[in-house]
Amino acid sequence: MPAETPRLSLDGITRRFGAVIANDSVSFAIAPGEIHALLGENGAGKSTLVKIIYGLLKPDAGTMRWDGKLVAPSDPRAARKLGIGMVFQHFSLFDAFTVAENIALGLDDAPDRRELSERIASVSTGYGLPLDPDRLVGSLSMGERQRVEIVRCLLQNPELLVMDEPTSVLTPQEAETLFATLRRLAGEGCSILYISHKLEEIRALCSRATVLRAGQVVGTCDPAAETAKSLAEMMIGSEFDAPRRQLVTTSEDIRLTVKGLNRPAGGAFGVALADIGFSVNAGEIFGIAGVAGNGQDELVEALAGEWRAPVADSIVVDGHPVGRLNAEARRGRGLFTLPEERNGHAAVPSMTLAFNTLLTARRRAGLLWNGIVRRGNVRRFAQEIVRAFDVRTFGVDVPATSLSGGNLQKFIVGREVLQNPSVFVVAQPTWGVDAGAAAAIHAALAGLARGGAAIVVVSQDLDELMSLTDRIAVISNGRLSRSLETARATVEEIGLLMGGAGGGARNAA
Ligand SMILES: Nc1ncnc2c1ncn2[C@@H]1O[C@H](COP(=O)(O)OP(=O)(O)OP(=O)(O)O)[C@@H](O)[C@H]1O
Repeated sequence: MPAETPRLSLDGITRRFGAVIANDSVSFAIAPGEIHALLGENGAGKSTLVKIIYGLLKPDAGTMRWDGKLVAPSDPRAARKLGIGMVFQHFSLFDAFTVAENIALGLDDAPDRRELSERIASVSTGYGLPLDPDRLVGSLSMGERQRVEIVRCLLQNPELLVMDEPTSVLTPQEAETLFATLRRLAGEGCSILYISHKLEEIRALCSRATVLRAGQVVGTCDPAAETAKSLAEMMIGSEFDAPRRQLVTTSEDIRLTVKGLNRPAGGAFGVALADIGFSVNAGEIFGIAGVAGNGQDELVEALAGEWRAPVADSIVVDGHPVGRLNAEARRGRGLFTLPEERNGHAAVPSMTLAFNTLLTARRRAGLLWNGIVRRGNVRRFAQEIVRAFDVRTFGVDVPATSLSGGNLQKFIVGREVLQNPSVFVVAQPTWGVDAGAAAAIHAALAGLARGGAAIVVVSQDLDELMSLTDRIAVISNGRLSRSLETARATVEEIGLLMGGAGGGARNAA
């Protein structure tokens, strides 16, 4: 029987960035109706490859065939015309526009408003992704925003849908709904190229996987026939043991207390914080779960000192009220925070890695002398982070933007951890980070806790919180639930609180 013509096949795709070969003669094919995973460590070349497929980057060599015919999409519009849809990790939606207006902006030939609204309603309900075309995007949850992006793609009848880490913004229940939609699409013949670092998810969803390592294809497999461990080993090319956190006896010394923290909503789509309270002991890792957009950013800003609380003792570190202090003074007290957004907030993309250390470490790591930057110290500190956190980079004088997302994440987490904070609040510490690097970051956080620090991890990744924390609370609509002992909590229980089932959530102990 002749083999079916692949929907998409790549042959010898090569793409360089200076001395880096991001894709090195990559060949693989996706059949119609196949859900195909693209796996690889941070920096393995996944994003580069999908950008080539979607016409955002041009390959230096190699060819691409669509239904057997040679194609070379010159831009995303040309890719969409072929039938390629892409849902990015970071959405490109306007808060102040409605769902229908946002979708119209992204369509190459949008029908009139009424017809569009009807088509949105019918496609979204037909695929189990209900959306109200007239709702303002700013009022939608992250899961609903992702639906907007998916529906936008579906309206163009894609034959290949590329999804880059789609579940990182979803509750476990929302992820299940998404999988049902993707399976259904595949059943109708749409091919799906799926990028994720969540290996269990890939085992459940994908029928084939192509594994990239350092830009090259190192294997293809049936993920269901592998284990998460064997998939991770294919990616890194050596044995992988996910470390389990050693439970430490946390002491009774309270290092961080947050009490009665209220904050009005900033802007039409901001979330007000309502009477947030929790405390974290020395040696303890406290997790704050929740779907993005439920007040996490507002809480992290309030803890960081980017927004100052009206009442000084609503935030207390080692017995000192810090609520009125600015960010620098709080660092002086040992309270360190790392926001979720690395580009432009936790790091300046155009600055070198070395100079990115100055953002937060100028005092504690001795990088200034009488206001003058000590360049030697700056480079040495950056090199120490690169070594300790296995950051894959060509030195510390390259711009931060040249690192893959996961490697930049390792760098900024390392920058904070090496300053030895007493209280460390970190948002999404392993966002976009591969299994090996995630294990290294978790080990570093556990190490800090063992040394007596109090750690707060704000994350949407429940697996991460379940394996890393001692206690978990859920933030929903600006309120924090009571805290649960992680060892006794179930994913379902927390997932339901994340979806807002907590209703009038109570404050954590
Ligand atoms: N614009 C760029 N300039 C220089 N180097 C780049 C650029 N984009 C990517 N690279 C390099 O190409 C390699 C592949 O990066 P890519 O982003 O494709 O990896 P990835 O597998 O998607 O990683 P991650 O899982 O961390 O997102 C990395 O070494 C990265 O540093």
